[in-house]
Amino acid sequence: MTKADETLALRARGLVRRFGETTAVDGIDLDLHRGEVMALLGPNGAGKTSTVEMCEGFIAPDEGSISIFGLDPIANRERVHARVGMMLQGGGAYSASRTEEMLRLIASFYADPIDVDWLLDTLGMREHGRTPYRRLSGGQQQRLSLACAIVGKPELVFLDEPTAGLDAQSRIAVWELVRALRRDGVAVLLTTHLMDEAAELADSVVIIDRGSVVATGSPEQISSLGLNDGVVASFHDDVAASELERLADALSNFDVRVRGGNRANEISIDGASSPEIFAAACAHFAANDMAIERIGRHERSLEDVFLELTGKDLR
Ligand SMILES: Nc1ncnc2c1ncn2[C@@H]1O[C@H](COP(=O)(O)OP(=O)(O)OP(=O)(O)O)[C@@H](O)[C@H]1O
Repeated sequence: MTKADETLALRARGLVRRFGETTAVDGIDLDLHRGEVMALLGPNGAGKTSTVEMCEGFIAPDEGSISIFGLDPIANRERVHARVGMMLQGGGAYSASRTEEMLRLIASFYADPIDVDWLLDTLGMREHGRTPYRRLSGGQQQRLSLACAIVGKPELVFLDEPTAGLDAQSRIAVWELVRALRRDGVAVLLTTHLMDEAAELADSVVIIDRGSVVATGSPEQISSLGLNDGVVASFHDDVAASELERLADALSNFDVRVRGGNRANEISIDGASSPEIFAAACAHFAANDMAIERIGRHERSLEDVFLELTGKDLR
């Protein structure tokens, strides 16, 4: 076993999963190390949940292999699950039990659980300690599911949209908890629809579309994918093709390419971003009565790259 293998919490190779005619997952590879947070991002139906469920050992891949701490999660389900935490959606058999009671019961299954009082306080659940699960709000149930997933001090945690439906304060509490897990050397695989969540938390981001990985790297690496120098301007109104042509004519002395931006109200000028180009472009916009909302150098967020790669908005 190499050093890299020792720190590896999860390795997936060539994962394929079909449902009838649909190939939900089409050859995905993942490597997640201890103390690393990996975010799976993708539009609806991209194959995130199917990927996670295979890694959790709940559904079998049609092709490919998964190793969790060197073990196959289906053949060694009990041994794997003793070291892995996962958020369960819905209360299931626990729906009548009270928050604190449920957490203490789950903690009692483990030799060295996280302090339940600390967890209740950290997740802002103290005042709901005696509330039955089914009476908790959606956001409270979500936080309790997270607490249940981590109370056993797992070495690897799967979090499926951990902050979906949470208010801003609770979201920050969950982010803090994920950061604390990471500091403790826990490997975290999370799915999210929130770019800021991925950018805030993840060491590595894997963008999935139609069952395949379309980009992978740190949030910074992904944001700079294919980035070239240039200017991007956004306008109050959507930009017509004729306006793009007129601007291209106005800038024909410069070595740039004019195209529509990621959004209908944007123009991208690719190639250079000198003061002369800003001046010429702004003079053209003023002469043509184009109300500029914002103009600046090319700078892309994770969300822009996602849009370019998948052609879809995250939400
Ligand atoms: N049990 C199933 N039976 C049939 N088709 C399924 C099943 N589970 C998933 N699929 C299909 O597989 C594809 C991938 O679904 P999956 O739930 O993995 O995507 P996702 O990225 O998690 O989407 P979302 O963000 O909407 O949760 C979709 O086309 C979905 O309809």
